Amino acid sequence: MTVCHLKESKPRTVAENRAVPDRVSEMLAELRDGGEERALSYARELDGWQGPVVLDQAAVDAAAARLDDTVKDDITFARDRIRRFADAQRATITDMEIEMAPGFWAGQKSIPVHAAGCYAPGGRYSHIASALMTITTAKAAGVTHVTAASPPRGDKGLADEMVFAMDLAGADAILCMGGVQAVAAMTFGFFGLPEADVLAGPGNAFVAEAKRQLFGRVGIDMIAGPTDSLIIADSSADAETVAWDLVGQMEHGADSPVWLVTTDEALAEAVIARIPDLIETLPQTNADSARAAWADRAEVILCDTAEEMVETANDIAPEHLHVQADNLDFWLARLAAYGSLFLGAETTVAFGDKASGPNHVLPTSGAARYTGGLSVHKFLKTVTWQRTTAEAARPVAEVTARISRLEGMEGHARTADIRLTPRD
Ligand SMILES: NC(=O)c1ccc[n+]([C@@H]2O[C@H](COP(=O)([O-])OP(=O)(O)OC[C@H]3O[C@@H](n4cnc5c(N)ncnc54)[C@H](O)[C@@H]3O)[C@@H](O)[C@H]2O)c1
Ligand SMILES: [Zn+2]
Repeated sequence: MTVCHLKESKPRTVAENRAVPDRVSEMLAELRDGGEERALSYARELDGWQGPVVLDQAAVDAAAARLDDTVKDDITFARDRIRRFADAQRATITDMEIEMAPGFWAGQKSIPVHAAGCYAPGGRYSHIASALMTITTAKAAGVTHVTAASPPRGDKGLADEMVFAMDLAGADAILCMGGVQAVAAMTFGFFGLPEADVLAGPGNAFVAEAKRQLFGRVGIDMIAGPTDSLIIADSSADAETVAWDLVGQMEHGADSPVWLVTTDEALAEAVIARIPDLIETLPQTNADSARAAWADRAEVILCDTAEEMVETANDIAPEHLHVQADNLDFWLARLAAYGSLFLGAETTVAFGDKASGPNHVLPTSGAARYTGGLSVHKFLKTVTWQRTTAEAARPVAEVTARISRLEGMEGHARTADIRLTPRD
């Protein structure tokens, strides 16, 4: 390929940073031993929170009563779209059974987990959309008990809109707690909660590491790193729109990568020239994130052909992939590695982030090579069953006995033998 980098990102430091894993494993050990008392003391130390941790119905009702109708309508709009998509996804998953031979039946069914823990990050931004994405999807899958958790925002606890969103999405319990202590509370079942079977939702490095270390004891949706986005643009794209779409996603944080992959050098130069000005129009902390991401984590890649753009995007496997180019069906057919695909300039990644319907909890850091994002599947177990008549069992028993003996497993062979010799 003859791709050329018009702008390159800085290499990430390879020195392995053990600080977060070490800190998290120390915290989890203390939380295992110290239980909910230790969770409460971490909440005090790290988040300055001394108020109630499990919200009661009065607190949930009071939060809703304080909100404007427009806020409630908007959250309801987003929730309804996410639910419609998740319900349609659930409907594609059907149980099956097959007669392997006359009298021998086998089947497969999907069973929702009993309890899920849904984390919504809240340190920097208050991610109400993440609460909607995880809780709504768990409920659409049929999870019996969903605990939702998010860190307190200052001394007021959870934002009213966060509480409203969690409740509307169907949370059975709402925890005002963040970080490792919240992940532990949901996993170990502190505060009278059921122990989670699955943990879902994005979070900072501490949250992601806690989920990683607890995986095995509990199922997890994925290990999420910093959010990333790639735009494919041909000469039909509008430089101002492309520039804004990149800036919008760089607001996530200084470590959020973006890529522009294009066949149009003039477009690339126009976008590169425009981005610094757009960044400066954002509020200061948002601009700081975007400026740092643009300096260190952004790449502009020039390709000769559409096929090269496909290959480049498939290699990068971005979390969000936005195509602003002609012939959208060409791209839908060929692009093969992304968390979620946005086709055409009329849509944008922020639609998916907040309100359009498909889930926004997606694989980052190239994980889209091997997985998709959060879906009802993550809350369902695909299990199998079998049953047979004595007659239909005979050929299976004969083969089972012989294979077992080849393996040296005499006990297994006997369980097959006794089904071949009727006892009375
Ligand atoms: N991929 C996605 O879909 C998606 C969506 C939204 C947000 N995100 C990501 O979620 C993350 C949000 O991070 P955040 O920090 O704002 O909120 P957060 O809720 O993930 O983390 C806040 C918690 O971190 C803990 N913490 C902070 N410093 C600590 C320390 N030194 N030791 C132990 N614990 C500590 C505190 O207990 C606090 O409650 C970002 O990385 C963002 O990119 C991802
Ligand atoms: Zn985003």
